[in-house]
Amino acid sequence: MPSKAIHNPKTTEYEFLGPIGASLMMTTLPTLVYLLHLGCQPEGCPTVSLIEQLLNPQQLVQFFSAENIVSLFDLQASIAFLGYLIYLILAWYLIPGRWVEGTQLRNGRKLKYKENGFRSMLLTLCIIGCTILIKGHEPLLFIFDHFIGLMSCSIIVSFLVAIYVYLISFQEGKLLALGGNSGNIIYDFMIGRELNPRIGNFDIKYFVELRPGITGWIIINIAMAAKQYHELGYITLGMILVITFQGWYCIDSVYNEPAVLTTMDITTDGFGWMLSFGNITWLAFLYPLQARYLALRPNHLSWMEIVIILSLQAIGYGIFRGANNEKNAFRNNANDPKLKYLKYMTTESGSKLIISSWWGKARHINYLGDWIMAWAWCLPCGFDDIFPYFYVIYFAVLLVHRELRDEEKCKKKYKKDWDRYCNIVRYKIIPGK
Ligand SMILES: NC(=O)C1=CN([C@@H]2O[C@H](COP(=O)(O)OP(=O)(O)OC[C@H]3O[C@@H](n4cnc5c(N)ncnc54)[C@H](OP(=O)(O)O)[C@@H]3O)[C@@H](O)[C@H]2O)C=CC1
Ligand SMILES: CC(C)=CCC[C@@H](C)[C@H]1CC=C2C3=C(CC[C@@]21C)[C@@]1(C)CC[C@H](O)C(C)(C)[C@@H]1CC3
Repeated sequence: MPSKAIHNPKTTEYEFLGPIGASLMMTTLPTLVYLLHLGCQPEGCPTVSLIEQLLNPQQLVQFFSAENIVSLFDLQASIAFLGYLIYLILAWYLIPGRWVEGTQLRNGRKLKYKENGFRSMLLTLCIIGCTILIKGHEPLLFIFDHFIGLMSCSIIVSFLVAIYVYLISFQEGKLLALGGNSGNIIYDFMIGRELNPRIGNFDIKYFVELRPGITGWIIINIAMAAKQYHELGYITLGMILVITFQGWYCIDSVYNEPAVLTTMDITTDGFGWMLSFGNITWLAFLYPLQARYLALRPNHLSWMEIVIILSLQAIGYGIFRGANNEKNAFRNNANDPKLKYLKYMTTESGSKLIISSWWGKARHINYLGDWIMAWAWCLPCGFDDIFPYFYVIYFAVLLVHRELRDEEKCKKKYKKDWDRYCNIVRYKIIPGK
């Protein structure tokens, strides 16, 4: 496909409340990941002592003292985390995989991506399985014991990666994201300036999106189950459900690796601090919150609760995967005879929009499936504490906001065709609402 000349228009509208919102995100979100972990202990989530410290100005100053901040760093944990990243990069290089094409960029080109995420995940799971068989669960306790140190190192790495991609985005010939070229350093750094930063054929955004966070999430969940086993001598059913559901979600995302190529993160958003921190720290260390909670405060489930939780997971997953696969297959080849059952509308932009099946029910029906699954992951924690429900609350906000951002993008792309589409598919996320 011949390249068109690169045109990088200036971004004229801010999202996330512009530079002020970007600065707030970059300071409060790392603080929040610490608070959510430091504040959830065997004696309660949140612990009374944390609330007292945060509400008392003198104790608050002490809380953020240099001594306390230094104690967040841990050399052994940092070496382990960097070793983990190097292992994942080597796995990407060394494990064979098919090269698949991404969607067409606005310069007319299509990039190629190596698809070996599933194999890399299997290798990681084999290494963990063999370690448990040979040495038992104890080596995994390192992760629980050095949790804060690992998290601190991940935060530093996420900032360094974001600084690197921001700097290289100024090299000549780079295709910038339409939303990340405002000229404001703080905003562009946070939202992501370059669309597809690469080192040779190593695509940094694609790698970060599906490797360190997703793999880290699964490893930390297994480590939390090991911690529970260490404390109780057995693993509760609630813990088994949480790590199975979330493990399934992670393995499923790498099994369907090419489907990520049609998500908003890859097609539209630049790669900056938000996706770097979002994947390397937020996803890896915050998404295992329910497993960490259950390791500290085990909960026992009734049969009725188990049936409800299993049903929510099955319904949510069916919608999520069904919708995502349908759109991905359609975007890859709308003329595929297997997709003959789909009705679609043509648009002046050249792209077609599905108007039947999952995509005829609501414009982001896939978000609904994902959110239903989120409930199945939190309910095993019971109702004693609010902390494990952080995920369903945060995720609702993220998905509603994401829906607004995607509508904005589609309105710009499809213009009056988008209004026509909205008249056919009337609902946003929940059919009938
Ligand atoms: N667990 C987590 O923390 C998170 C999970 N997710 C999940 O990631 C998945 C992907 O999300 P996201 O990328 O936001 O959104 P979508 O997968 O819904 O992708 C949106 C894009 O799809 C295309 N599209 C929209 N409607 C149609 C249609 N009717 N027919 C064909 N194409 C259409 C448009 O792009 P175009 O027309 O330009 O091709 C649109 O910009 C979701 O399932 C979401 O739940 C997302 C965020 C966080
Ligand atoms: C608060 C903050 C910094 C938010 C960043 C948001 C990120 C955590 C999420 C943005 C989009 C994501 C996706 C997934 C994980 C969370 C982030 C990175 C995803 C990789 C999860 C697995 C799915 O199967 C998926 C591949 C569809 C999905 C893609 C979007």
